[in-house]
Amino acid sequence: MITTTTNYKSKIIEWSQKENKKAEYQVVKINGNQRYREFVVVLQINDAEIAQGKGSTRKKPSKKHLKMLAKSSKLQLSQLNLRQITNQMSSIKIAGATLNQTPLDWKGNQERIIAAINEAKSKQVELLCFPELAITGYGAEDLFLSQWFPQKAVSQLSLLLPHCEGITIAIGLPIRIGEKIYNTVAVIENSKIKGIVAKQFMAIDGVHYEFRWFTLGSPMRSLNTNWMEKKFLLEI
Ligand SMILES: NC(=O)CC[C@H](N)C(=O)O
Repeated sequence: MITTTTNYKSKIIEWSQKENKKAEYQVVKINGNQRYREFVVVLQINDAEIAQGKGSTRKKPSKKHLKMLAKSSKLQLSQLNLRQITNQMSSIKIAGATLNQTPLDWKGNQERIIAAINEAKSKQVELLCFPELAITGYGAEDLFLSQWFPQKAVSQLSLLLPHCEGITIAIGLPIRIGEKIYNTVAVIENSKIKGIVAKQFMAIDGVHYEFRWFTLGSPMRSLNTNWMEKKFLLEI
């Protein structure tokens, strides 16, 4: 699955800077009540209101704005101008990889991950997302509770670093810190670990019983990875 996303608001800002025009968004009205709020936002170019939009956040109406901006005769936007804006839109190519991982098949698991990274690179993917616990396989059961198994997962993660030049990946692995084990996603960007975040909402329905092994992560918290760098130095 490959998909492309666009931030229209920043595109309008970029366009206006290039054209040397002042672009401003202003919230002119807030409708609704405490549970649902609707923001009415106007886009002004050189102090003239050229488009208005409504949305549930202050940012939402911007896609509409761009369309209205394109249509606006006040700006005399030619097709060419619109095309220029479109061409300049920052986009990111994202892919998801699902792999047939098997607990304890360290070599096979690693090979499948590396093959997916290489395939993504060949397709100019910028962000490749793997499933949770992709490094070990999801169904490792009480091996997650051991000392050695999450440690091995970390060393497998470190072996992926050289394969991540020129790409960003998000990949799941268990991490033990003291007595606690976390079900985490590590983000590697251009061969560097940028952060590791632990799952906050455990699966405990049906066949899932993640509370047996994992401690909940805190919202908006990245695990401190200093300990990890030291570990890598020892292991590599
Ligand atoms: N509910 C979840 O968090 C999903 C658990 C597990 N990854 C599954 O797909 O079965």
